[in-house]
Amino acid sequence: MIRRSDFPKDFIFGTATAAYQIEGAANEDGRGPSIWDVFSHTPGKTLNGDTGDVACDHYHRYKEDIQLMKEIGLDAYRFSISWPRIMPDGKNINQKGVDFYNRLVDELLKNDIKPFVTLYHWDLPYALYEKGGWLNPDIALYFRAYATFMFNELGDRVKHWITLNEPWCSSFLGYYTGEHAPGHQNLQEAITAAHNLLRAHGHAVQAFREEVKDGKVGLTNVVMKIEPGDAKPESFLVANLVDKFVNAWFHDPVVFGKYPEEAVALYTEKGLQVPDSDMNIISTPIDFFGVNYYTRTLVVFDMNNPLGFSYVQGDLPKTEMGWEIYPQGLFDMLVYLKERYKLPLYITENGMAGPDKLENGRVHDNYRIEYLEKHFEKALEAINAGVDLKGYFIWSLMDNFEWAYGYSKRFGIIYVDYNTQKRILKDSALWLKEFLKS
Ligand SMILES: OC[C@@H]1[C@@H](O)[C@H](O)[C@@H](O)c2nc(CNc3ccccc3)cn21
Repeated sequence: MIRRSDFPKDFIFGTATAAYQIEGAANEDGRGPSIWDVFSHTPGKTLNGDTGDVACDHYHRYKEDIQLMKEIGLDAYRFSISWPRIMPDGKNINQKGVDFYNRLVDELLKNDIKPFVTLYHWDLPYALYEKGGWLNPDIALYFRAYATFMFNELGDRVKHWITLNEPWCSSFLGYYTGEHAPGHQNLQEAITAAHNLLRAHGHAVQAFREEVKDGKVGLTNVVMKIEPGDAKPESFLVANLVDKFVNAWFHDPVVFGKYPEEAVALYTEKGLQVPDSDMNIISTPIDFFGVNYYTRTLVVFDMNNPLGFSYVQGDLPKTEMGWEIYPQGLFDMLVYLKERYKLPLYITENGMAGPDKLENGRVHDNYRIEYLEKHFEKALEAINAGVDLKGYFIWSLMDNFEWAYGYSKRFGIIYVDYNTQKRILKDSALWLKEFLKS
């Protein structure tokens, strides 16, 4: 049975959330609309028309939530700042929004919980979207101004920062598949948005070096283990290629200053423009990569698909998201990232959506305990294989707004009864509390 003491002494365990998914108070204290406010209020975009208007009401209940983190014994807490709460019009400061994050950070520190702050977790101020959003090259400078302001405001107390959460999602789910805000479906736009997201990241890192001398800054990407879905040799080739489109596309420029050539070649073959501006800014050195690992993705060679591949379902047990439970993929990707980029790593998200049922005031989510144990074991295996893994944040602290799935998917170790906003520690939280003492 894995124990906390098996991990390095300074290894940190935490949980992660994001502003739009938990805060609520969408129109309170001067907050402006984000692209997710508009998207979720657009009929048909989210399950049951769910929105983040109220969510977990964390904006008002943050002290209670921090007491629960303390009760569980967490070392750290990863949360994101709502850009439209800070700059409702994308430029001018909303002091009441700033005050909230000062209160939140002070309350965490008072309870010996280390804040890890994500500057952007998908909630772009709508006012900036109206100026072109991630398609407008100027967005990188708007982001730099926002980042600089937050570094100045919180940098004396917050020493661990993540510029962007999963630029792959913001660009390819937001601009190609259209599943996420702003719901565009244009591959060229997705490539352009991805580049401007990386430029914004680079500008923020440059600002960080000027503003927070004793801090650490990194980028969090979704990291998927891409494997062939059948035994055909072409499917092995396709798996390697998809890995370049999804994983390397957002890691290589940040470390090597260039996109993976195979993927660039395929895009240009299709007549798409791949930008190459500001690679020197994009590759401003960072201190760590954040790894959001959940599952593997199986692909097969498919001539009928414009990009030559299609996704296939695996036969391993799956979570409520339909994602296979595949802890080995975590080990594989941690080792892969270490060997390719030679940077320290944090698991900034790992967790599962489960069929969580409230029974006599309890949630017996043994499946989530097993999921976490197996992934903890693989993380420890990676450390023992030489990976400089420094921490592990469980997604998520509490059930919350799961984007297009609304409130139908529960990832929390704490159950939220949305009718009463009551929080109930699931068995996984009770297990974690004991694990953290072991
Ligand atoms: O879906 C669970 C979480 C989500 O709530 C977080 O806001 C986001 O950071 C997040 N990223 C992933 C992994 N991304 C992913 C995207 C498409 C398909 C499979 C995984 C999962 N999650």
